[in-house]
Amino acid sequence: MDISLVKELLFFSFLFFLLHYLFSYLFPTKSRVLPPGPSGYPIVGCLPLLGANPHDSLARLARKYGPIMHLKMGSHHVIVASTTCAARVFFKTLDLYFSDRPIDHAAVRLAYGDQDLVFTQYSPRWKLLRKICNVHMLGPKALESWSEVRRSEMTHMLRAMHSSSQKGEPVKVVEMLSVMMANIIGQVVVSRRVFDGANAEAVEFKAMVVELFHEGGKFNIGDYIPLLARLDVQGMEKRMKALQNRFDEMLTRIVREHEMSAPERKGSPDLLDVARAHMHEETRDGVRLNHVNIKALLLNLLAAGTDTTSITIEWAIAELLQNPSILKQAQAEMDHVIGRERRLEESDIPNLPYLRAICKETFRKHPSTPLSLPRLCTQDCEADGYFIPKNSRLLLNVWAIGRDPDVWKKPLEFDPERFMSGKGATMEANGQFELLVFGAGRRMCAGDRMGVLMVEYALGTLLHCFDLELPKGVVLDLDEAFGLALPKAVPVSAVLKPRLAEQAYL
Ligand code: HEM
Repeated sequence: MDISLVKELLFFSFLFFLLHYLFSYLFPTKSRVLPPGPSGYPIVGCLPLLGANPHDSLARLARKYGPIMHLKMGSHHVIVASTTCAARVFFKTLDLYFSDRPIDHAAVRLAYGDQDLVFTQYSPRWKLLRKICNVHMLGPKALESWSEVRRSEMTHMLRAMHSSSQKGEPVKVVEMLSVMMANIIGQVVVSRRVFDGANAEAVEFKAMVVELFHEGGKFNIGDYIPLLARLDVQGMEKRMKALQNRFDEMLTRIVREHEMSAPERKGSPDLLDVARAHMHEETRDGVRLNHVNIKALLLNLLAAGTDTTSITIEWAIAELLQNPSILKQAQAEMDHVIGRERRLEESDIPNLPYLRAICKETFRKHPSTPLSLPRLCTQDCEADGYFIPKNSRLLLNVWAIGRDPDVWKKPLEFDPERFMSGKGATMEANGQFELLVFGAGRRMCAGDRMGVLMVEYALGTLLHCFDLELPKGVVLDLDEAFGLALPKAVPVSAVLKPRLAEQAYL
């Protein structure tokens, strides 16, 4: 080919690309326009706008900038979805592009990097881990198969509560609920109660999970401004490292003991036995699990299942202590359906619509993970006409969605009646875009059924079994303490008074 022709071709190609670039820079089409959002400050971007309660600050900003909002935080693009419609765009239409999670320092320290189920990329390993959990613990059939474990752990907790009530001692409700949840999960996953009563180890575990959620939910400047990561200006890296070591020690011990007792379970493997079998055989997709995956899975289940559920029940109790007429109505419903000679069984729950409405109202007003878990965008895409760059982080403001005045009348009021008739009566806490407390799409909570069931079962049992009162001189507040989970800033301590026949507590 003629050399001058080649030169001309190269020149015109270069000119074409240059003009195209300049044109799209100067006159962006709507599809290259980022969603609206605050401009923020140099280098740190919008990080200082988050304040102590990022879910609340982001909800306020969304009122100004809209349901799909863009914030530059350090070097990252962050997209926040704050309404039901915005959530549908990301978790229905675009879910596949948002099925990964960012691997921040918290994931590295507190979830063994991406070696676990919660933070691993959407991959064959994720599919395998999720399948194991579904088939052996969290799917509808599996859940049904270990109802007796839940019943016996409920008995353990009730006995301890009954004994405190006889002495007139106030009970730290959330602590006891967390121990019960950890023991239920322990029995299904490693065939043993992991804590024997509210002993020192159980109290330490509870404190560790609280810290995990607290640190895990904070915005770590080092994640957003990599140059500052080494300086660890918030001291988070140091605290997370220490916590990681404490968890690792505990998990290593549990896994070692589990391995040693394997011969006792021949013929009836538990969830960890099934997972460990995948250390020796590869799946068709070429996945083989290792020791770290096993510990990480155990940590995921113990951490994700305990605090989320107990925090929700604690919020329900706090709201009911503030609204005694609602508490009385729930107790009247249970007295009518169950009577006072026996306690609530899981099979009673479908006949207790008011109790279920209280649980849904609590999920709405007090979602235990206010910003859900972050997702990562795996390719450039368009959402509602806006450009979303690859590697953007997506936050779902579940807290704002539950308090959206366009969807909920008087959203700040705790009113279970909204779930007793009309559309509300058919709504479920999982799988509903108006609530979204368990997230949505492929990475939706793996334990949603168990979460709903345990909140209904444990809250119903507590309210039916006891009258609850605040200890003398204690004033209830409804302040929140932000983290990955949103507990009450001050845990509820309540004095319990038995209201059922003696045999109901045995
Ligand atoms: C009230 C109870 C619970 C709430 C509110 C809750 C909430 C959530 C949320 C918001 C997510 C992120 C979903 C998303 O990205 O779309 C999640 C993920 C997850 N949850 Fe739950 N959860 C609860 C109970 C449980 C329980 C009981 C378990 C298991 C024992 C569990 C295991 C998990 C796991 C494994 C994931 C990660 C799923 C994945 O990435 O594929 N959760 N949960």
